Amino acid sequence: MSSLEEPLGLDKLPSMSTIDRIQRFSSNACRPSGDVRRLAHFVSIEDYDEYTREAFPWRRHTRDMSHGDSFSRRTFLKGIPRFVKIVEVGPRDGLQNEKNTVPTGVKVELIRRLVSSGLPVVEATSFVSPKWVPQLADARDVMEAVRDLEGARLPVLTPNLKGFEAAIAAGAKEVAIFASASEAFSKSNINCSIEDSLVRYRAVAHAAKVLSIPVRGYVSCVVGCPVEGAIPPSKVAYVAKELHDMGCFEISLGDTIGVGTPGTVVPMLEAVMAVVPVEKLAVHLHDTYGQSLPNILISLQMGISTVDCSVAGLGGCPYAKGASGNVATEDVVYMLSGLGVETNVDLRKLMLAGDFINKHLGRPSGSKTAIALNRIAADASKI
Ligand SMILES: CC(C)(COP(=O)([O-])OP(=O)([O-])OC[C@H]1O[C@@H](n2cnc3c(N)ncnc32)[C@H](O)[C@@H]1OP(=O)([O-])[O-])[C@@H](O)C(=O)NCCC(=O)NCCSC(=O)C[C@@](C)(O)CC(=O)[O-]
Repeated sequence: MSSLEEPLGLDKLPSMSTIDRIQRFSSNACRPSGDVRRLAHFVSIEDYDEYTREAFPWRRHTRDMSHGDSFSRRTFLKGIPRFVKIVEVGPRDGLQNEKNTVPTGVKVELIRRLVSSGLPVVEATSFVSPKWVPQLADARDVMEAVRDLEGARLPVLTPNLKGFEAAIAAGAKEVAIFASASEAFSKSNINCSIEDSLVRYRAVAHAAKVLSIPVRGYVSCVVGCPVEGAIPPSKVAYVAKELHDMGCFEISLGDTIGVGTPGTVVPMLEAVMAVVPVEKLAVHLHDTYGQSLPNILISLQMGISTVDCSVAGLGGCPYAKGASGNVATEDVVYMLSGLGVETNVDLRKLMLAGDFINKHLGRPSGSKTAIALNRIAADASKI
């Protein structure tokens, strides 16, 4: 077991009586007191907000925070942006790891639904080797079907010039390149060293510049690697700066295996922010250890305003065994709404997109928010 996986000792866990007290308190405090039937019919976050202001009194406090309440904004919410751009990666990161290949029509319908929920960016697919990622072998068909969708940008992953050229031919208007801060992960994910990948990506960035195609850059394993263990922040900063210098308009920092806590994410962000402007950074956090929401909150407090998420928490990386999906988009939208942060995303439509893909995959949502709100709506319909 690596030090990253070391659990807390039993002596560090709260005693049972403390847990019991917390549970007794929260089960009373969080029980809706109003007419839950109305919740089944909310149509937007605004309607939902209005309803919950009455039904959940404790929410009034979080609303106050968003309106500049003196204590909260000045202290622990200081630095949190008023608007967060959500980059939805479900159709790509989410579906690349599925056991069974999802039909092209289902992928296209999922992208349509996500776009219509108001998400500004929906990563559509990857133009990678079908031998490496057979689940996305239909990249051309997917892109051709969604290329003219309006209302959102639809970037695709391109690991080399071959992928870039195929993406452009299929109608992609934005691409993403993906390097790693871990040598071992670089080798297992794209079959080359970090330095060789940067040479490849410079060629892609140059070709994209000629065509005025925006390029996003990813850095994987920013906190830990399944093979190498802990990754030093300086290595992450080096790769992020290289991607920035080659022209990436945004650098997304990926905790590929979801081992980060605020204790490791903060020093990593500090190192990267010393070499790349914070407004060009995004976080991409897998939720393997349930740490993604606190990690997102701390990232926002440090000035980051772009967050990658995956509807229903879909996904994982085929080359990072055991890693679970990205943080669920519904959970992030719910948290941001509670903080009074705008996203322009309609939570109800987003949940319907999640229901659509979960039904197809035959499993429950990976979003706690979607499960809770669907349960409340189902209970309400029985009244
Ligand atoms: C990079 C390669 C291609 C190197 O793979 P390779 O085997 O070293 O490449 P090659 O140049 O030797 O080519 C081998 C075969 O692949 C073909 N090929 C070569 N390139 C392409 C292409 N673009 N599209 C389609 N086909 C391609 C090429 O034509 C050839 O075909 P053959 O002659 O054997 O029939 C391979 O390793 C690959 O495709 N890897 C992709 C892995 C991947 O997609 N991983 C998941 C995404 S990364 C991720 O999820 C992390 C992220 C971004 O979310 C952030 C985070 O969470 O940290």
